[in-house]
Amino acid sequence: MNEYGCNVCNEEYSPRDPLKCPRVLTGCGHTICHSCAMTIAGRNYSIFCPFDRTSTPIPGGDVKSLKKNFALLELMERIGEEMSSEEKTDKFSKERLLNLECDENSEHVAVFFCTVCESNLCERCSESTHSTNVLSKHRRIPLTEKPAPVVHCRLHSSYVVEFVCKEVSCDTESPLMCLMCRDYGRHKGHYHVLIEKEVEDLREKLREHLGELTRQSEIVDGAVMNINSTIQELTPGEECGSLEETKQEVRNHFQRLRTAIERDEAAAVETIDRYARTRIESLQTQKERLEAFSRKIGSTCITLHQALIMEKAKILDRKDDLLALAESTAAEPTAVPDPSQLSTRIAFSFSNDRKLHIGDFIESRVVLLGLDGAGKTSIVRRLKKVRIEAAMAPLSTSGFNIETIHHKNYRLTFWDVGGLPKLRHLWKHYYWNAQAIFYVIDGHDVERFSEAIKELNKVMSDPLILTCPVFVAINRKDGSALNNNMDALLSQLESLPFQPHCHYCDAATGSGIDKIIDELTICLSRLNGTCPV
Ligand SMILES: Nc1nc2c(ncn2[C@@H]2O[C@H](COP(=O)(O)OP(=O)(O)OP(=O)(O)O)[C@@H](O)[C@H]2O)c(=O)[nH]1
Ligand SMILES: [Mg+2]
Repeated sequence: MNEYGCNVCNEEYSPRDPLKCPRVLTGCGHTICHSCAMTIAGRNYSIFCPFDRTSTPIPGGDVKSLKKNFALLELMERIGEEMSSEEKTDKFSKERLLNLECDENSEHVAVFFCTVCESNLCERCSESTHSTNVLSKHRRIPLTEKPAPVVHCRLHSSYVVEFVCKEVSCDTESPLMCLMCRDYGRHKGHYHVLIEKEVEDLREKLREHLGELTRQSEIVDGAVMNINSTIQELTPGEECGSLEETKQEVRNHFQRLRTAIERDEAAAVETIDRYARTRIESLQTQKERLEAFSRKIGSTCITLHQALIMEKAKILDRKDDLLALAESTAAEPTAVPDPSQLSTRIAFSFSNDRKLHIGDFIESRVVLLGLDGAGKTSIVRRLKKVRIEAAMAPLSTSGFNIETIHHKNYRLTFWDVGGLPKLRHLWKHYYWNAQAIFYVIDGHDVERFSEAIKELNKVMSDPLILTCPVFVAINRKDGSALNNNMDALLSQLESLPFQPHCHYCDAATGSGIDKIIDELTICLSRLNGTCPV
């Protein structure tokens, strides 16, 4: 990294490039470059220091509002000026970059190499040590031109290492070899290359690795920065960021639920009030009718009492009137309510849409679907205890039938919808407020099993009935085809994304139908939080 560079991206600060301008994090005093500050801060109004996690506010959310590090900028300007003037005058700038000590004075930086004394020297020491007539003839070359040090062979010390043996067997021992090793020694006849070529190849490989590692380092640093900004967004207490946004969405969801529940509660209480008002009005009317009747009985009784003490001739004279009055009063319908009608208990239950139902029966809407001829209408007629011939009439439903049955404490309204192909696109219009789906499959119709399952899958995928229990009735249990092909049908049912409740029934004999209705009401009760009686 450069001495004056950003410690996050390792790039040099620049007084001229606005993205590389050093910005001070006032919360902790650390400095990072403008572009890193932008990446870390994102869209937030504060920034976490990447070194010590101290928070610094960003006024207006604009990184430009962070103070520039003017001290650093001035220092860089000055160093820049000094370096450029030095570069202009210093002809040994490259040698100084090597930063080798002068052999005469370790505090000086060497720029020359004396090829005779084999010493590194600075300009001044080169002059002072080679000032005599003899020494001044020594050849001194710039340090950058100094010949590379010669390596001698370990076995033949007077010979220089010139080659590298490339035989695999010599790889573990020293592969370096001199002329003697090559022509007479242990590497005789071995494949070899010049040491310079081997070194250059190695340097090339290292350069490639370096390039790759630098690229990786940029990727890793970028990832670290992204993790930092993610951590920051997920850190509680930040005003903006995904954590707060998600929490707000969750709060909004529950607020909506609370509002809906409060609205339903108010509607339920209002329903009770309305029910009580209607009942009071009806009782009031009943009471007034009974009071009027009581008054009438009273006046009739007075008339009859008076008649009892009348003279014989007079009472007989009024015989017809008196008997007619007595009989008409007695014949008037009394309609006295029995005690159960005067019970103050208000029976109620809730359906799964949180709707209050008053009365002893829980209303539930069941939508009956299935391919044409599956047996839907026959099943409903069976439930309605219609005569067998009428129940099994071969008449396809062209629209829909509605039938209501009472089962335990449920009043089930069956919407029996026609299953002909041209009617199936209308099924979805019956889903609203459905408490259950009753899907009939003709167990005899093996060729249309796949079609039946495809339509069932479509029904179950509709968001309107996602929470609805789905009951599948495999009809014509007595059919011989049913027994032979059951495995095929069951495996297709199992492949559905959600598992329906599967049952067998037979509309012709009526077997299994009541059991399905029983299961259905138990399931509805579980969902409604009520008990089937
Ligand atoms: N043997 C036998 N026949 C049945 C059974 N269920 C229905 N059927 C007969 O199959 C035919 C079609 O029955 P439906 O109840 O009308 O069929 P659906 O599902 O209402 O048909 P669509 O109204 O067209 O959708 C009728 O002739 C019924 O008598 C059964 O369990 N056994
Ligand atoms: Mg029908």
